[in-house]
Amino acid sequence: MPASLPTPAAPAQDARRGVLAIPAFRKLWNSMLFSSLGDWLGLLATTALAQQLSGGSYATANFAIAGVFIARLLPAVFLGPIAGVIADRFDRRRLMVSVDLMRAGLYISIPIVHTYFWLYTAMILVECLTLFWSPAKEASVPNLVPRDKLENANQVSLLAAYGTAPIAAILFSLLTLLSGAIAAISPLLPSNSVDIALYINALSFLFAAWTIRGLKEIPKGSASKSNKDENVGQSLIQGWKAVSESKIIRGLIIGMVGAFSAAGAVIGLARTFVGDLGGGDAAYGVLFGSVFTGLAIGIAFGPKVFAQFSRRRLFGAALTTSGVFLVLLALISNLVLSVFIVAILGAFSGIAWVTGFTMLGMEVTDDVRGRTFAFVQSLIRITLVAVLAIAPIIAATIGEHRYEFQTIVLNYNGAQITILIAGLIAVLIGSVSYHQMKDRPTVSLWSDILAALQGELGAITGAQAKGIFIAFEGGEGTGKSTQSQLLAKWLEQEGETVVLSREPGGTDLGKDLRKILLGHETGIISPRAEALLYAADRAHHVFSVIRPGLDRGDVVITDRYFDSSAAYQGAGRVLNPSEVARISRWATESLYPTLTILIDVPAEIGLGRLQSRDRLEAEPTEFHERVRQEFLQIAMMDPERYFVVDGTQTVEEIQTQIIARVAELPALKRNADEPKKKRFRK
Ligand SMILES: Nc1ncnc2c1ncn2[C@@H]1O[C@H](COP(=O)(O)OP(=O)(O)O)[C@@H](O)[C@H]1O
Ligand SMILES: Cc1cn([C@H]2C[C@H](O)[C@@H](COP(=O)(O)OP(=O)(O)O)O2)c(=O)[nH]c1=O
Repeated sequence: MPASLPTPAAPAQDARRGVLAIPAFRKLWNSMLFSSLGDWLGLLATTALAQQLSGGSYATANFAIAGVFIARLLPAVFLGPIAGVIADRFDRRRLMVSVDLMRAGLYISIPIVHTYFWLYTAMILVECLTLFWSPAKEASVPNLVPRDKLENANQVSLLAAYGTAPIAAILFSLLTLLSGAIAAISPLLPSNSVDIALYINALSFLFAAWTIRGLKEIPKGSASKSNKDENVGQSLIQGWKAVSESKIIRGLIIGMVGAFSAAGAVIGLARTFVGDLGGGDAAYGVLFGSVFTGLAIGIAFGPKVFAQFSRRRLFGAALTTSGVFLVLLALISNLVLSVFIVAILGAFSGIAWVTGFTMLGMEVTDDVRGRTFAFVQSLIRITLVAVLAIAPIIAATIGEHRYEFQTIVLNYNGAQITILIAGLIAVLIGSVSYHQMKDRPTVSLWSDILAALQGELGAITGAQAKGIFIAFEGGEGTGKSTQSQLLAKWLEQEGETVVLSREPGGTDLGKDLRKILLGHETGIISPRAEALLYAADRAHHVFSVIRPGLDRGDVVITDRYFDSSAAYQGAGRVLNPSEVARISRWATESLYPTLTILIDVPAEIGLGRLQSRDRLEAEPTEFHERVRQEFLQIAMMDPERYFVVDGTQTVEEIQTQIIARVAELPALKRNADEPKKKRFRK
């Protein structure tokens, strides 16, 4: 064994608890919690106010509500990047405190002035102020939290930002129900729930100002330089360059934009939709709350429930499902049912959202990750603005309709019909991205779902590695050793650093295991013990040879990898191949090869090429034929990652075909400066 083992970073498990234990960060977090709660309440109140001000006109109400959302999003699109740069010039603590005080003032003024003009002006001003507040906060967090806890700080910040939405919705509904009682306590108190919500919002900002004032831990003076000075246009162009060449990433982004358009349509139309069904502000609050509750449930539990499911499939499927529920929402004119439908819809969108972001993080290489995320975020903002502007216009144009079929009367209004259209679009986009990213075309979705529920499948997307990982698979005497050596030679000529290894026996420990596994003197090993011994060899091989090689950016070639276990111990020894595969996934932490080359030869021919036979080679021909069929089936399930070559050809013919396939791998040095379009062709 090598004297020192490489130490890949251990998964951080208990860090989340840690970050809130830091008193200064906890204070900041508390203030964020209150101001987001206030902010959501303010959003609900302002949209409700826009509807109140419309004086009952359907079209005006739709436009007015759209106006609120657009007013909130536009400043970010145009001012975002500049605000970050300006914010960096001021003392952060003072900036945050002043901004919070001003936001509180603006929110108090909205119900007092009580006009459309001031509602929008105030919203835009609040948003502009927030654009200065956020970068100042972002820049302060690293002062309060050690580096290794930053990611957790982000997680809990997100929790504060979005987790408060359902609470705000519940609060808003309660306020609507209790507003009469509140007014009865004293004539001095406001009687309108919208006004009360806005005052509470103002209070939450005052509280935040007070908390931050006491945060002496934030160093005085301006923040160090920020790298966010790209404007939206630039980040869009740069980001598109980075992502446009990969089919999977394209599918992902199309899907995420689709998800947000559908969500935008629901959010923008929710108030009028509720009104159409005879509900008021309280019902609006409940509906809004159930979307976010669903979202939170989807985000928190989706990945756990579907842990074994291919993420790529899950993403498209979840998106399509939310589209279907959107269609249902539009068709069923019942307020109570809507609340449930919207919660399920939210849950599936939440699943699509987390899997989308997780995959984006995995599929995109380190150097362009920041740019890609900036790109996706800009794209999402712009889509939201567009959808929030367009959806109500469509709804207003469609107007109110009443259909009578003999005794049945159906009322379908603009909001419902627009939601129906949004649902159909979501279904369409969901299935497009499902097909763009399908990773097992021959396996039906249902069998995939069933298998996932039984815990038999692995998520196809393991952690991203830097180098290229190629595995050779096939039966006995198929020419794996011959071809892997030839390929290694060719790659070295191409300027790659190559690590050529094999299983079993790619490590010192593995050599001993190989002796046990293949020596005739071992005698019979129980099939499960045999599977575990191969897995042990593999785990150590990945840990000490393959991973380190990939981390260095090398090309790692292995003669046999985990499909050998599924084929030999599974199909050959008649264990369940997917159970055996599960052990391998655990052993390798789901490290999948970039490309697996399967050399296929009828068992008899391969065995005929051997000089002498080891323990496994001595098995009867039927055993080896089962092994061969299993290999072929595995390869068929994922044609993008498997290359099957006919091993009965000459050594040279096989080599030519293998090289042609490997030469396409985008990460090869020789492809680095080639026109990018060709690189991701199937
Ligand atoms: N395409 C081929 N046609 C005929 N014989 C081959 C071919 N490829 C390899 N061989 C021979 O078959 C035997 C087994 O090849 P090897 O590369 O060791 O296979 P594996 O590693 O799959 O067991 C060797 O004697 C090799 O020379
Ligand atoms: C990697 C692996 C190999 N094996 C078997 C297949 C082979 O018979 C043997 C390894 O032999 P191998 O090194 O491939 O020898 P050869 O070069 O002669 O083909 O171990 C398994 O049964 N399960 C596994 O997971």
